[in-house]
Amino acid sequence: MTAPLLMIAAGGTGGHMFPAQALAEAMIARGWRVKLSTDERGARYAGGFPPAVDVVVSGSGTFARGGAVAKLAVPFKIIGGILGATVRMLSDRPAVVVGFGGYPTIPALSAAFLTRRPRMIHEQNGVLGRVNKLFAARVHKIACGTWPTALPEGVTGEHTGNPVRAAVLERAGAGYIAPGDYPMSLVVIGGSQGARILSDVVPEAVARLPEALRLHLRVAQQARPEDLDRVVAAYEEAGILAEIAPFFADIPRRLSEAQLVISRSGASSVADISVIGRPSVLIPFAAATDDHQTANARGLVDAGAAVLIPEKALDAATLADHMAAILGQPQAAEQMARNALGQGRPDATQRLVALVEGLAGKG
Ligand SMILES: CC(=O)N[C@H]1[C@@H](OP(=O)(O)OP(=O)(O)OC[C@H]2O[C@@H](n3ccc(=O)[nH]c3=O)[C@H](O)[C@@H]2O)O[C@H](CO)[C@@H](O)[C@@H]1O
Repeated sequence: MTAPLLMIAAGGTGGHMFPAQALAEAMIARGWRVKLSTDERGARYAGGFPPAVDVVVSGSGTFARGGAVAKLAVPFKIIGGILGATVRMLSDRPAVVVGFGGYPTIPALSAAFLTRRPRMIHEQNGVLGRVNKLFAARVHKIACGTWPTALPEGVTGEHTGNPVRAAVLERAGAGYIAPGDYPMSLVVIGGSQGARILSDVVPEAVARLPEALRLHLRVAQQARPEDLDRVVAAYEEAGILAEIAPFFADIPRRLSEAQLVISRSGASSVADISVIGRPSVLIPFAAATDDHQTANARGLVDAGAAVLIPEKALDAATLADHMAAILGQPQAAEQMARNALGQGRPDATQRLVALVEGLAGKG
């Protein structure tokens, strides 16, 4: 008997591809066959998937770009993509189809709908992306990476969480982990690209902290390459021990030792902070589509694990007040960390596996 087939469809960004990869690895390990349907951009991430995964690349995924002629061709490309996916699905019927968001998931999810295959979507952010919104009422399950997620009326979702890296899981204790032995350590991260606003505001906010806190503080701050020098200079001038880098490869360790984290609320940052369990000040990226970073922060804020400062309200004095309140009250900070753990889903991948296996055989 041939092994059951899981068809994974995902658009070409890390946000969509990394959770897709985590599920692919787990299902291959469970003896399933896995096909990945993506576009040319997504194919660049395919090398990270297990070699056993069969990669189907259709289209460039750049529907929205190009001139008038290219735009006229879009409906035909989509229809062609759906027909191709339907033919493939009829010749090798997937037991389950899972979409992780992005335009390249349209053909596979449409074909799954037409051929009545069991199907689900995973949404990483607290607001459904465009394509996931289109399919929300036409799938059997909606797995949510962050919680709560805004869903259309009459549609329910399950909080599976976003799969986190193995290095994050290694740092996550069985429960609350005490911060490292340095008196106070602050970690500042701005997502995968860094965030200029944090370079503008955080050093000044740190310099404004009461001396009793400032003298014991050690900072690790991610800054964009073009901002590195001025951030280093600002901390030096304020006499604060600080490590500044465009990207810290060992952020899981640093998070696990931090008394406080200041961060954007990208889906993976929120997942990492929750799974490791740390108090945080979150500053959502205001220009994110449908303000999804504010939605991503909501769960931690409502749980009493994080303070949210909207970008337009962010200044050094406001940030310094929040930092002083958390750093100056270790017991309250510990409670925030424990509240964050309540939002964490270290078993996100297993939860996705359980949903897939629950759907299998229902087609
Ligand atoms: C600016 C923007 O549009 N960002 C989007 C992008 O997130 P983006 O990829 O920018 O940010 P995420 O928070 O999702 O991921 C960042 C990851 O990098 C890690 N990290 C960060 C700094 C560092 O020095 N070292 C390090 O390892 C973090 O711990 C985290 O795991 O896709 C996400 C998923 O759709 C969205 O939620 C975000 O809104």
